[in-house]
Amino acid sequence: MSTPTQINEEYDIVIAGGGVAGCVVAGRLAAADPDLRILILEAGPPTYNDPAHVQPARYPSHLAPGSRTVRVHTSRPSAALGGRSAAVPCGQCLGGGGSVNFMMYTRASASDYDDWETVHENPGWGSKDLIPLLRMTETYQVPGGGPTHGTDGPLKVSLGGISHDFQEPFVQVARTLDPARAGKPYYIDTNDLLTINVYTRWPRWINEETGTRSDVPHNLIYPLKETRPNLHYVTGIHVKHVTFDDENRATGVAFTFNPLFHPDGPAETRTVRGTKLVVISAGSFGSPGILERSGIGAKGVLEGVGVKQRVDLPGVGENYQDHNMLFIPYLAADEAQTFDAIFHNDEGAIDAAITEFSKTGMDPLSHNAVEAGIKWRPDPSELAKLGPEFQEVWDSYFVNSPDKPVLWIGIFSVLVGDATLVPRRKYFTMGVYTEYPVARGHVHITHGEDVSASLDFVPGYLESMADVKVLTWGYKFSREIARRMPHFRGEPAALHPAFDPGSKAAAVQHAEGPVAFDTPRIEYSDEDDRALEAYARATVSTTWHALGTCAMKPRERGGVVDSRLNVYGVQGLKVADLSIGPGNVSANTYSTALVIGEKAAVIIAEELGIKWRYGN
Ligand SMILES: Cc1cc2nc3c(=O)[nH]c(=O)nc-3n(C[C@H](O)[C@H](O)[C@H](O)COP(=O)(O)OP(=O)(O)OC[C@H]3O[C@@H](n4cnc5c(N)ncnc54)[C@H](O)[C@@H]3O)c2cc1C
Repeated sequence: MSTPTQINEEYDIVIAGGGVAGCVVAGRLAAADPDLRILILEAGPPTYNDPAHVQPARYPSHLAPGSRTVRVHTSRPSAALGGRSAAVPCGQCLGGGGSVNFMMYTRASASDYDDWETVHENPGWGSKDLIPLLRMTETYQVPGGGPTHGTDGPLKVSLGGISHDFQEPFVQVARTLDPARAGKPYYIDTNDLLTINVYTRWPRWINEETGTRSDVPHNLIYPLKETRPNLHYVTGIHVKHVTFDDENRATGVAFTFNPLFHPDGPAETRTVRGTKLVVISAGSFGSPGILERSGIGAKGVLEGVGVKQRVDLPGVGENYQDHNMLFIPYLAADEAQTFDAIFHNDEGAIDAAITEFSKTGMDPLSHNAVEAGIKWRPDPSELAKLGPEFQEVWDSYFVNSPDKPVLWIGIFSVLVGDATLVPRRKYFTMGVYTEYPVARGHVHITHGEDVSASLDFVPGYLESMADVKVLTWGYKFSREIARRMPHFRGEPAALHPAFDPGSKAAAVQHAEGPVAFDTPRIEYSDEDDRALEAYARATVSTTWHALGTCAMKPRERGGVVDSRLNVYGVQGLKVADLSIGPGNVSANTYSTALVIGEKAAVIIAEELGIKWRYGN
């Protein structure tokens, strides 16, 4: 493998962006064909054996102010967000989001991928085609894994090293409160692509044998150091645009050194050739930008930044999707085991954890504080309460897909929220996210040359009332679970809706313990509902699941790539990352980014005539 800035003139395959999917493509192809010369150009730094990437519980450091392992994209201010801008951090390092993420192991519904195949007209992308690839990616170390799970893949999935005081109690409380969804075993698998509506513990992308994060570089790239000298990765590189010959065939990329990581690097733009293929894999924010700087996109966008149009492809940068998330914190008992000290950089707690980690490779750093949850789908009476705005969405999207949940609801054994607004103590947090938000957004470049320039970004969060209704329902529903949790000690008013102090819904700031199970559910007046909606608009957050901005669908329907991942209108150029997702998935998106990488590797291997046995 190359040293950080040594780049040859030519490779067989140049991969622009070394995130999840890019590293899967590179690692799989390099392993399959030792003669294939592959170059990954990645904007961020390397990650090899860096504790911030390897030790799971250190992940909040990537989101701290000043972090260089994520790039934060700030949206236009939006009335739907109470006038504020949304900030969406994306992974910026070798491994991309997979090396900084929360490691929640969640898989899509089978019908999500089946929709990719049928609704969006992509043969070969249905669940029956992707399940063998999902299996190939993972080793499922959780007891009781069914046939959709892998047994010998490179990325390990486990329950992590420690179970905190919120995992079993959440499941027990929720099942007692909601008996209609109880009756299934506590350890039931809700990540088999079909099972939903069960409260259960939540697995993690953590190797239970080593206690380390299951990211792609440490499992598919770094291990090839000795055996695959033809696999090169170079970090701290901004890919500006793709280069083409006269027949619109991609010949390579033009790049600059990212000044953040090479402050003394050369300023001029350089090029490198990819003689067989160029693969753009820069994520849902980066990939449309590379296409637009290459002259592939909507006329108006390109004219606005002075880029000459090569291909008229108005779908580039459109169709932006994410999940909309609320984090709702609660006070926890002093004796509860939580991650607050570690997450908020209490040196004593971290030192103790590191000592433990170095001795055992496990507790308590081999955990992500995401304890348990449910992929929640309403019954008829709940559906009625979600109101007419959502009913329309239900009728058109959900009703015939019984594997599609509407919300994810779960529990974190830590404060997730603005720590400056509340005292230092122990917390737990309920998280709720909308699985298929209705509203769409976009991301476009604002500068024709400068890769660091901010983007024209509209996330679409809460622009549809149906999305507001679902999310605010999630607040109410999860609050009933939270206040019955054994370690519940109150509701920090600063991080809850501004209900009138005289309202029945007003935050209970301090409690001696949980409320009794038969306590009536909180009633919300119209005024309370308005306060709750304002809260949702003021606090709704990204779930870090950006998707869809180079959608794989027919060109005439706004598609950017075909089902072989080829960019329309040119040759020798593919996009392979989460940006190709034509429709949303009911899951945290690492698993889907991985399977896109796997599928891309299969397609490329087929086209290059590389013999490779895949699928277990
Ligand atoms: C903070 C955070 C928490 C998350 N938590 C979870 C979770 O718990 N579970 C889960 O399933 N999913 C989670 N995700 C989502 C998951 O990690 C992403 O969906 C996944 O990383 C997307 O993969 P990708 O290959 O599409 O892009 P990425 O992994 O984002 O990779 C794109 C890469 O391209 C690089 N790049 C961009 N532009 C350029 C350019 N011009 N030149 C060179 N390189 C460029 C970027 O630096 C990046 O490394 C999280 C993501 C984040 C950011």
